[in-house]
Amino acid sequence: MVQPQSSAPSSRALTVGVLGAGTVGTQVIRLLTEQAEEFAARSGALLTVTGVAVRDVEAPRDPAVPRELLTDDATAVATGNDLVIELIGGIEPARTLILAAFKAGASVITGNKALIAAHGPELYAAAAAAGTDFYYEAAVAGAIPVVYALRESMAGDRVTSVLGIVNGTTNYILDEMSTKGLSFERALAAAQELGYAEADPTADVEGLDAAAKAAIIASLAFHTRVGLDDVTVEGIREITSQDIREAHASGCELKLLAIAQRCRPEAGAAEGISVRVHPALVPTDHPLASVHGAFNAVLVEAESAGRLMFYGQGAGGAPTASAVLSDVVAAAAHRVHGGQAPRESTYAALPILGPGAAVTRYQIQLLVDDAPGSLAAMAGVFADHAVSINSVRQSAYVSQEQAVVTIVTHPAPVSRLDAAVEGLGACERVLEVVSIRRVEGE
Ligand SMILES: NC(=O)C1=CN([C@@H]2O[C@H](COP(=O)(O)OP(=O)(O)OC[C@H]3O[C@@H](n4cnc5c(N)ncnc54)[C@H](O)[C@@H]3O)[C@@H](O)[C@H]2O)C=CC1
Ligand SMILES: N[C@@H](CC=O)C(=O)O
Ligand code: NA
Repeated sequence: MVQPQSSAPSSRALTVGVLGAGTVGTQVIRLLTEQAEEFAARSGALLTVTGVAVRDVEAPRDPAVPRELLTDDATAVATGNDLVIELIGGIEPARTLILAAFKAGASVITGNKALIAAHGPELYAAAAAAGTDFYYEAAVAGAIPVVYALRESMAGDRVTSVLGIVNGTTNYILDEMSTKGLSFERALAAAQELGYAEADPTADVEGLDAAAKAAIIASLAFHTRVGLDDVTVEGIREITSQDIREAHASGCELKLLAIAQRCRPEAGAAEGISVRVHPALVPTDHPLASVHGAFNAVLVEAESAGRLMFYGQGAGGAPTASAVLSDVVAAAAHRVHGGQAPRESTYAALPILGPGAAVTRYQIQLLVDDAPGSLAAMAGVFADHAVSINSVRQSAYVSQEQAVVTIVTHPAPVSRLDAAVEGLGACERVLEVVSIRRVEGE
């Protein structure tokens, strides 16, 4: 007969130190306190926060953070606990504190994508040397369990591409511009107010936050070390309301995308990986086009599983705390019952290809002579560079002799697309290359 599971309270106790009590840290401390019994039941140990490292113990803060736990001695918190949760952000002193925590035998949980993209291998090595866990679910796409999915759920498959919206702040800005006609500046200020943006929002706006996440995603998906420097990055600083209106006119939304894909620069060439972050047109009927506000979505393509889609809140205190606490429970359970988090997996060591190898589609707007033969001349340029055309639209008449033509290509390597654009620039019938946008999402 099957016996019911014992519901006896755990006899184990583990101490928890929290570094940083900002947007996320505050929510983590609140939930750890409010739901202490549930966390004990789930992990097998009573989790007690013994210290919260802050910069200024006197600063006013949310009452969820008990004042008696505050200290400005971050090293003591990092080295004096079983579990250490790093929510300071940035490279230093976060890196030094995490390394000290591992050396002191702690398991470490962080949401610090900037640090992982810059020093992931060092942190993994420190965890392995200490025989403890290194967890970072909050570092990619906030509450969405995409790190778990790539690190553990997809371990039985071969991922071919990951395409996603992984920065809440920029998605919020673009969405506010698209749906409410807000200016870039007003939308950014609102994102900061709502706790979505990084301490320095330049990281969001310039695409660096998404690039750090893309590096983490690619490392996990392709079992290859990928750092921030391996990611081709373009942010949304230059996007204007006019760009958004033009996207709508093309039946698309403009989104900041993170893309990691296996590809071959040319048929027969060795396989490598391309990792990039840039704004792109996404057709309105594509699932990513309807990701609003600070929500994130990640599409994973794998050889056996096919397409998987993950969607949820990518930023904000409570959603991110949810991801942090899932790691806390896992790390605590390992300390009670044994077992460990996955170690770094880089066996594939695939080459990282340059930006020219990325496969994408271009939407090219051209100011052309509105005369017989112009279309044929342009089509010839595409053919010369082995780029196939998907659609051609005469989108505006500038005068009786001039028109704007919008051409969307089929997927091709960026090197060939760029060569075609150069060829168009030199074509007699083309008066001006007005704009080039990438189009993603079939
Ligand atoms: N806010 C969000 O939506 C998300 C944030 N994250 C990550 O979580 C981490 C924390 O983010 P937030 O809570 O939003 O940042 P935050 O800026 O609100 O909080 C960080 C806190 O750390 C404190 N701090 C800085 N240096 C310190 C030091 N040396 N000692 C002690 N405290 C120090 C700051 O005073 C601040 O209160 C970052 O790595 C961020 O990238 C990850 C996912 C989502
Ligand atoms: N600033 C980040 C926070 C979560 O990672 C974002 O906007 O996505
Ligand atoms: Na996540």
